[in-house]
Amino acid sequence: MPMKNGLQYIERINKNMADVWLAGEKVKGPISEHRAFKGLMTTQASMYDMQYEEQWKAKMSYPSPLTGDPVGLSFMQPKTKKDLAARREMMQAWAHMHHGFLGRSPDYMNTALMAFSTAAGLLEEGNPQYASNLKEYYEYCREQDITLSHVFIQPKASRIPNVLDFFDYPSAARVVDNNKDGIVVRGSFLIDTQGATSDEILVFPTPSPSTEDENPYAFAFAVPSNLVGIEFVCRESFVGGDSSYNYPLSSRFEEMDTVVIFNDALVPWDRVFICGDEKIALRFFSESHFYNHSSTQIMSKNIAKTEFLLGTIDNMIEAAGLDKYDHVIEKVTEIIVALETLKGLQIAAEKGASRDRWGSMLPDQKPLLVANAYFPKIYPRMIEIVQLIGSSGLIMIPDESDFNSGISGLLNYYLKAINLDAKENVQLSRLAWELSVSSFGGRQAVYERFFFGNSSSVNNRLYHGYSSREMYKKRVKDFLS
Ligand SMILES: Cc1cc2nc3c(=O)[nH]c(=O)nc-3n(C[C@H](O)[C@H](O)[C@H](O)COP(=O)(O)OP(=O)(O)OC[C@H]3O[C@@H](n4cnc5c(N)ncnc54)[C@H](O)[C@@H]3O)c2cc1C
Repeated sequence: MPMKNGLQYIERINKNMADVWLAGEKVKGPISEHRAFKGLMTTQASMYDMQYEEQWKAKMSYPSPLTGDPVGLSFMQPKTKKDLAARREMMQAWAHMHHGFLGRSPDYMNTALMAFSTAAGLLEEGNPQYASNLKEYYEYCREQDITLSHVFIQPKASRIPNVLDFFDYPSAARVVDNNKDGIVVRGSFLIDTQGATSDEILVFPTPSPSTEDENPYAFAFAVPSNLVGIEFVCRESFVGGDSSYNYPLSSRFEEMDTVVIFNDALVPWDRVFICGDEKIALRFFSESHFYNHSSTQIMSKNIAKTEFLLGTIDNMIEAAGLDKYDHVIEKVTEIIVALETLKGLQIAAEKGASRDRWGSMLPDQKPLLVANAYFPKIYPRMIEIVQLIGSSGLIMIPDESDFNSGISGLLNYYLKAINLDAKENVQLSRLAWELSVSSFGGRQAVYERFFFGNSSSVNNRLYHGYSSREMYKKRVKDFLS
C-alpha cells in the first residue's frame, strides 16, 4: 500500500488492538470510538486524507524509489535545497491543520526514521545485518505509511541501574535473553505520546553504563504496538467532552501519553538495529543528525502554533476593546517578535544547508539549535500573556447548553463583547481557557518545556554545537594582540 488515507489509518489502528489501559480498565472495542482517542484520531485521519486531496496531493507525496507509487513526503531524504523547501511546505500544511497542537503528528517520526536510516552505514561498523534491518524497516514504514510512536526515556528510578538493582528498584529496560528468534526485553519507558494510536513503536533509550562486554541497556528496535508482552498505560484523559464549542482544542488535539511496559517481549531479530554496543548507540543520535532533521519538523509546528496564539490574542483584544492600551500592545509585539524570529531562523537554517556525509542536504544546525532553546522559554510566556489579557474571562465560561436553556436570554444580554455576540464571546473565552488554564493547556506547556530534553540538555546542545564561537573568540584575541 502506498500513502494511506484517513479511513485506512483508523481501520488499521482499530485492528491493531494493542493492550491499552485507561482508568483501571483495558480499552475494548474500536479505539477510534473511545472518548479519549476519538477526536485525535479524527484529526489525524483528516491529515492522512489531505494526502489524497487534489489541492495537496502533489505537495504531500513523492514517487517511491521502489515502486514509483506516491508515498508520504516527510519520509523523503532531502538531497537538495529544493527538497528541503518541499519538505517544509508539506510539514507546514499538516501543522496548519492541527495548529501546532500535535507534538507527534506523523511527520515527526517519519522524519526521525528518515534521519536514522540515512545513517545506517554507521551500524555497519558493528553489525552489517543491523544496518540492513534499519534500512528495510524505513522502506517498510515508507511503503506502508506506518504511524510510528517512540520511546527514548526511562522511569526516573531506573536511571542508575547498577546501584538500584540491589535495592529492588526497577531496573532500566534491558535485554534479558536472546534466542534464535530474537531478543527478550524487560522494562518500561516513561512516556510514549500517541503510543495507543500508532501502528508501531520505535524504542531507542540512551544506554545506562554497564560492566558487561555486551551492554544489555544498549539497544534500538521497532515493533508493532500489539506485540505480545507490551502494555500501554494511559494517563488521565484531558478530553473535556465531544463538543467543539465547549472544548475546541481537547476535543480535537488531545494526544494521549502512555507509560510503556515491556514484559519479556520477544523482539524479532529483523527488527533489531542495535544490541549490546553502547558506543554505537551513543554515537548514533548525533551522527545521524536526528536533532537537525527533526528540528525542521518542530519548526513548522512551532510557527503554526505561534500564529494560532497571535490570532487568538488579537481576537481577545478586539472583543474586550483593549487595543488602545500600550501595555497590551507591548504584549502582542512580544508574540510578533517571537513569530518572526522563528520564521527567520527557519529560513536561515534552510539557506545555510549543506550536504552531510550521508548524502542529505542538512539544514544549518545553528538556527535550529537556537530555536530549540528559544521556544521552551517563549511558549510559557505566550501562555502567560493569554492569562494576563484574558483575566476573569478565562474563568467565566458557561457551557454551550446554557445558551439553549431558560437563562439564555439574560446570558445573551450580559455576556456580549464589543464585536461578538454572547455565544461567540464565550466560545472565544473557552478557547483561551483551554489554551491557558485547562489540563490540556497545562500539558501543552510542559510538553513545550521538555519534549526535546530538559533545558540543560537543550542548552548544552546549543553551547557545544555553536561552532561560530571559536571564530568570535579568535577575533577578540586578535583584536587584543
Ligand atoms: C508531554 C510530554 C510528552 C512526551 N512525549 C515523549 C515521547 O513520545 N517519547 C519520548 O521518548 N519522550 C517523550 N517525552 C519525554 C521527554 O523527552 C523528556 O521529558 C525530556 O527528555 C526530559 O526528561 P525528563 O522528563 O525525564 O526530565 P529530567 O531530564 O529528569 O529533568 C527534570 C528536572 O531535573 C533536572 N535535571 C535532570 N538531570 C539533571 C542533571 N544531570 N543535572 C542538573 N539537573 C538535572 C532538569 O533540568 C529538570 O529541571 C515527553 C515529555 C512530555 C512532557
